[in-house]
Amino acid sequence: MPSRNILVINCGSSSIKFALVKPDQAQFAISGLAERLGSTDAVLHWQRDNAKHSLAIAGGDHRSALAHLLPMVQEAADGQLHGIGHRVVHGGERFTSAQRLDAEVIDAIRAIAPLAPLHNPASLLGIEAALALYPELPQVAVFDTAFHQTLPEHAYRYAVPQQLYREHGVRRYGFHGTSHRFVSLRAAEVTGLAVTDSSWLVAHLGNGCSTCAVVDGQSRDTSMGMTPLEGLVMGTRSGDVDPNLHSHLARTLGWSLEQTDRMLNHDSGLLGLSGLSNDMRSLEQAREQGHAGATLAIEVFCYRLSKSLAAMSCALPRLDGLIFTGGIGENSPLIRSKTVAHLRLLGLALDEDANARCIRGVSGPIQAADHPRVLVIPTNEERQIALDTLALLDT
Ligand SMILES: Nc1ncnc2c1ncn2[C@@H]1O[C@H](COP(=O)(O)OP(=O)(O)O)[C@@H](O)[C@H]1O
Ligand SMILES: CC(=O)OP(=O)(O)O
Ligand SMILES: [Mg+2]
Repeated sequence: MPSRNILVINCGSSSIKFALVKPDQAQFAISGLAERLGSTDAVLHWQRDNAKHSLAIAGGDHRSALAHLLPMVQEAADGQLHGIGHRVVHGGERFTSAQRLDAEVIDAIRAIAPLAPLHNPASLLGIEAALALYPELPQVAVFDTAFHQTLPEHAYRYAVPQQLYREHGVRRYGFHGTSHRFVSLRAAEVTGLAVTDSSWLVAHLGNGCSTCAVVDGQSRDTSMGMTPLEGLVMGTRSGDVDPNLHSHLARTLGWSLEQTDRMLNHDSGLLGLSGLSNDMRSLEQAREQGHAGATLAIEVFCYRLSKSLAAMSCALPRLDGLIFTGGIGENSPLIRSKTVAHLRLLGLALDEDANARCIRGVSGPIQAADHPRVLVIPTNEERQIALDTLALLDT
């Protein structure tokens, strides 16, 4: 069968990441990012055949960015675009797998938006723009939450009154499911273990960060909760804080809910702790030069990550391996080394030469001899979204 082409779209509130995936080819035919949408310096960046391009699209919104990029994608697809896969962060309890988009599914995504106010409205903008421009193309929503719908109730319930769960959906959902699924499948493949008899800890460390316990191909626990704010220290998100922080800041500083939300989601995490940057590369450089904030941010990040992994181990029958993925997990020997150093009680130890070699797409095992596996596996959410989209179009 000739290669089929799927456009994958990942919308943020002011950005669109996109990739044209030909499932039989490792490299994307074209990929890119439209950013600062809605502002006068909106810009579209894309990469094709290893050449990088940029185009200013002053005042461009999601729809006009898509109108610019879709003809380029069509051209790269030789006029043969077969479908569009959209990343939708929150699918609530309703969606346990990818869904073909129609008016009813779009309404359901809209109804879930109060649980993901920073994410779902952005996905809807992208979906509506793509449907308006390409009404004849089949379009699919792939949910970050879907993979975690196998969590047992003792892992997904909060200890709050039952009614808040039953009537208002207050529970843990988990996110980054597409990535946790992709790398745990790859881990089984590269180690020769059967997916249905395997047991992994996964650390997805990008701008958003989360851990996951994957047993027999299913998510059994994960660090993110009702929203993608719970759990680990992230680029600009605090992760876990005392739940009384909102009321404390309201009482003592007169802060509104919006101010505290903004602080926890956008001004915290690595950025807040370091006072310098949300970008791990910059923090590692600053740490080398003795920057105290960067040094502290890295220590807190690794300690909190290791605590979360130790907690996730409660959901495993045994440990077949720890997987590092995402921009930080795939590229930072320092973070992997510091995190594993806190996990001696799980028996983990690294071969530091192998650890140092796994950067920029180089994957492999990095554990010391006779210790449990530690694997660096590049994630590929776009490919997994394209595969899920194709699988649905074929049913
Ligand atoms: N060589 C590197 N060393 C340390 N951190 C890195 C390196 N390369 C990328 N990163 C970090 O990865 C993070 C971005 O991860 P990525 O998975 O690309 O993000 P997103 O979640 O937006 O897809 C940033 O903190 C960036 O600094
Ligand atoms: C859900 C989430 O945190 O996504 P991202 O890592 O893309 O911010
Ligand atoms: Mg990424």
